[in-house]
Amino acid sequence: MTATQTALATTPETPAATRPTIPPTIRVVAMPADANAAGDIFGGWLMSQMDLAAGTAAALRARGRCVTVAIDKVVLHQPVLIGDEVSLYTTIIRTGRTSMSIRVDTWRRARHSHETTKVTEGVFTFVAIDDDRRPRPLPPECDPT
Ligand SMILES: CCCCCCCCCCCCCCCC(=O)SCCNC(=O)CCNC(=O)[C@H](O)C(C)(C)COP(=O)(O)OP(=O)(O)OC[C@H]1O[C@@H](n2cnc3c(N)ncnc32)[C@H](O)[C@@H]1OP(=O)(O)O
Repeated sequence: MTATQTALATTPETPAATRPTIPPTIRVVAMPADANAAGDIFGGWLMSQMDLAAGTAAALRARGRCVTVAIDKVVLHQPVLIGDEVSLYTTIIRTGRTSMSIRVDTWRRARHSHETTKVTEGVFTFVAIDDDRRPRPLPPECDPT
């Protein structure tokens, strides 16, 4: 696994139904407070988890603070239900001078089942910033091994 892949996600080239085989960047359980009035999990909650996962990958790659500058191509494919285990996988798909784009794929697993389903995907762009909140160049990629 390289530094640009904190966890292998499905890529645009792989089928959406292919479950990632290595650990997620973050994993969380959807709770009742995260649900809408109909009992399904809020899309906004899912997007904030995606932002957290991408931000974790960005901070590792940039070895410091990063901020979200853009969010693209977010699709909510399937509902997430209360009690689901939600796993978020990230792949850095582009790096620029100070910015990077991170693909996030989210999978759910019902609490009492081994079956998993891909529920969301999206691309989050982050900018590495310095102590004065100005963009700073990304450091060279380092091999975590
Ligand atoms: C104390 C620390 C604790 C840390 C605990 C760790 C926790 C770790 C896990 C949690 C992780 C949570 C993750 C949440 C992260 C937030 O929620 S951050 C809060 C929300 N975001 C913000 O407030 C950002 C607000 N925006 C800004 O501050 C400024 O727009 C920015 C991002 C600094 C960029 O400033 P700018 O003057 O536009 O910069 P500029 O030089 O023009 O462009 C810089 C780069 O951005 C790109 N860019 C600019 N605009 C765009 C755009 N619209 N679209 C795409 N790219 C763009 C440019 O192309 C350029 O890229 P490069 O060619 O250099 O690669």
